[in-house]
Amino acid sequence: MIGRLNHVAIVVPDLDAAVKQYRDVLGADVSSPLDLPDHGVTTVFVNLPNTKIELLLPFGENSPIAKFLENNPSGGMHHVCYEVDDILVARDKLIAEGARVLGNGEPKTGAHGKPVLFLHPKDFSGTLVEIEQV
Ligand SMILES: CC[C@@H](C(=O)O)C(=O)SCCNC(=O)CCNC(=O)[C@H](O)C(C)(C)COP(=O)(O)OP(=O)(O)OC[C@H]1O[C@@H](n2cnc3c(N)ncnc32)[C@H](O)[C@@H]1OP(=O)(O)O
Ligand SMILES: [Co+2]
Repeated sequence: MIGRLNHVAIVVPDLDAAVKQYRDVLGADVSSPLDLPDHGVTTVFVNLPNTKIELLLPFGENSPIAKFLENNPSGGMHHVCYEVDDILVARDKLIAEGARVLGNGEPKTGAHGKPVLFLHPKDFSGTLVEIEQV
């Protein structure tokens, strides 16, 4: 059901510092920051030849990543995102298999303008999983 690894997300305490590391130290192609109020995050994408790194900073008062940053003040790996062909088919299969879909279960538009859903980390070996329809 899952296809390519779309991105690995890293929560960071200082987005400017993280951008400088990836762009100036690691020499990567880095996007401009984008505020996504619907998701409670600011994102920067690091474009690698075979996948992307999503750098995340909390945005607004009810960010879903605020507690993660409190628990991991230096930042850390937050989620992996796999591509799927049909997100509703994938969601229904995952629910039938007993996985918990986060939020209200309806896809939201993600950072790439495509539908995304999140799966509870306790159901996937302690790893928060995002699926994105491509
Ligand atoms: C930009 C849009 C989009 C894209 O297109 O790429 C994004 O990526 S947006 C990214 C941010 N959005 C989300 O993360 C949405 C889904 N996340 C959530 O709903 C919550 O973050 C959460 C996963 C339910 C966690 O909620 P939280 O309030 O932070 O913590 P809890 O106390 O409820 O956590 C329960 C349990 O799970 C552990 N946990 C929390 N986050 C993670 C994580 N990222 N990876 C692994 N484990 C995680 C947490 O430690 C708790 O464990 P216990 O203490 O053992 O109970
Ligand atoms: Co993501």
